[in-house]
Amino acid sequence: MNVPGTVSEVDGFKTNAGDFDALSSECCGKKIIVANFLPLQAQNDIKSGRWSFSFDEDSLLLQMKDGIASDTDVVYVGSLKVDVDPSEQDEVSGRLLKEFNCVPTFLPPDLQKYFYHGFCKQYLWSLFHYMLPMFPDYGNRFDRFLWQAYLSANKIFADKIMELLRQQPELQGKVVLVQILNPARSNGKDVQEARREIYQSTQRINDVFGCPGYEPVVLIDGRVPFYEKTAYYACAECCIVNAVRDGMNLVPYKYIVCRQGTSKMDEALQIAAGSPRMSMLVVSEFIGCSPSLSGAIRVNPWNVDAVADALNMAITMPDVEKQLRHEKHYRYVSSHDVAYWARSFMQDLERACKEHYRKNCWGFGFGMSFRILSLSPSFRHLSVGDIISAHGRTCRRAIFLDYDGTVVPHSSIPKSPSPEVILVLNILCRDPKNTVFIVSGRGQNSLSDWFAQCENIGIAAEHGCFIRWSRTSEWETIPVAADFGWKRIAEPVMKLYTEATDGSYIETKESSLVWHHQDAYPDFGSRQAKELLDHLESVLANEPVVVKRGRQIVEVKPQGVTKGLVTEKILSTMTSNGKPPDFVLCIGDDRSDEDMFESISNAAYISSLPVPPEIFACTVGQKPSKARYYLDDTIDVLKLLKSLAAASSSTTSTSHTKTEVSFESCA
Ligand SMILES: O=P(O)(O)OC[C@H]1O[C@H](O[C@H]2O[C@H](CO)[C@@H](O)[C@H](O)[C@H]2O)[C@H](O)[C@@H](O)[C@@H]1O
Repeated sequence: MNVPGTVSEVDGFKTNAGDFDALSSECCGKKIIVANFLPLQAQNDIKSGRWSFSFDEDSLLLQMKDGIASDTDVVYVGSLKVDVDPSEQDEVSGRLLKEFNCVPTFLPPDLQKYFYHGFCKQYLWSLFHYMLPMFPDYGNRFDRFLWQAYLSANKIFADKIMELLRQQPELQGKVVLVQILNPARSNGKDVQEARREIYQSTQRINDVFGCPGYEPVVLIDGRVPFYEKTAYYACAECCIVNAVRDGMNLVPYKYIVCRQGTSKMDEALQIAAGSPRMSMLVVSEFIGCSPSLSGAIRVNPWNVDAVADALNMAITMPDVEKQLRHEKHYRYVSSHDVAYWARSFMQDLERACKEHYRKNCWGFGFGMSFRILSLSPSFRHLSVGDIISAHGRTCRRAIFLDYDGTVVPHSSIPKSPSPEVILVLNILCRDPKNTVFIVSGRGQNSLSDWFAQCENIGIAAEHGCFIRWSRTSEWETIPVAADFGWKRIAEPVMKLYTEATDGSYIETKESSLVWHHQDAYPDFGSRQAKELLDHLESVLANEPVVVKRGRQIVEVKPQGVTKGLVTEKILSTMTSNGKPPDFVLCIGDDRSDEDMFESISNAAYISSLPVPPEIFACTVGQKPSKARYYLDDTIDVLKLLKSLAAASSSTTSTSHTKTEVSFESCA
């Protein structure tokens, strides 16, 4: 049913001849008859090479017209029975539409063969005649290739019909597209090809839809003087800028200003002063000015149908709306002039660089790997002297040490701590004024095995999901969502990346999953890690987890578990046990350790203590960090810890046996 009507009346056969006439007069307009072949005969004159066409008076399709109201515009869509060279197809299309109301589909000869003689005759025909399509020529029962040919042919037909249903007959003769081809800045093969395509499209459109005195597309190829462009902008009811990529194209802004006009222009064009101004913009969503033109119709330039709809909408929009959109754009363009852009750019630049002026900068690397590192001037090496004198002034010390990259080098093959580290930590733990914690992303089992000889050391495993105050105390668990169903989502994704990245592997911990790429090819591994992070973030968006990057790892762990929370918990427990810390040392090398640095420097917590503690947040390696201090590497860390241990050992209360510390013995 292609006309509005009352279904019940038609169903109930209440319509009489009069009703039918009324209906059919409503239906009249355009009828499109689609058939495999057009009702035409074609001949090619061998001498001139020119085609001549005539109606095939015997064609049933042509005779169908007799049953259709005479004032109906009947258009035929179908193929010609002859092959027309592609170079002649545009011209032939124009002629057939004008002279015969026919739209040729021009299927390539092979496609015609496979679609018609192949799929239609071998398969469809058999099926419609209650037979199985079993033809020795085509071997298998079902040949996908023929099916694809059938689809391609149908697509060509459908596109032609859509062209008819859409390039709005009432606008024919009224709308003109002025296409200005600004000179290209280069002269490559692609420029030549684009120009050739534009010329061909222009000619095709003008052949089909033009008539004497009317060219729907006017092509201006070459530089157009400024005053002339101004004139074009001033009289254009709509401006389209639909580049597939662009920087900051100013044409839309210029167009709006030209449509607003000046008193001189009004005078020349005899426009009454104060009369309403209108403009319409169709812009590509991929061009720089697109976000600033809120009244423009934004299009994806690759979507030809959407561009056509947008142009139609722009042209046919009610004047009041065109006026409102113009006013809005004109207000924006007049207030956001070049001076405004320069001013706001300078403000942004100053804001972005505000901190840089206060920082020391170093350049690293060459070429594309050149980087500038800016560090605060107060960021300095943690000197043994400073820490020892603070040690001497304090008696409730909290010491937080990360594991990998802090007390054990990343390059170390045995991952367990050296005997020297164990000895130093034992001495530090023996001092009752010290509370020492290893805070690591590693699991409980590895850490408790490695520190089995350190009776009094505290361990926070898996970023603090599990905490133990000493070897004999129970593990405490931070309450996190008990449902680890997210692992079933994350693991297959990680497996995909593991398969694609040689050398990578997955580590499964109790509360988290880690993808390691330390042994993968470095650049590729890092790129894969970035992609995996995005991928995991999107698939886990609704799960109670966070996805974090660490040193050569991508880790998925429960929300709310951070090393920062560990330090917060331990410091507040010390405070509530009547031992508010007066010395806090925290050393770590990785991103997860930054949470600890932030948490121990938390102003609210510090001000809640009776006396502000001496705080030493220290990163390993000189790099941007929330820490105020740095140590160079794990050797430097051990050196500092040895000095602290020596200081602790010499001040251990008289009730304890004084220990003579000699580190050389276990070096
Ligand atoms: O908090 P940390 O003590 O620094 O531990 C963080 C991660 O340590 C482990 O990964 C690190 O060591 C791996 C093996 O040497 C190495 O491949 C990776 O690049 C390092 O980040 C551990 O496997 C992770 O679970 C921890 O989160």
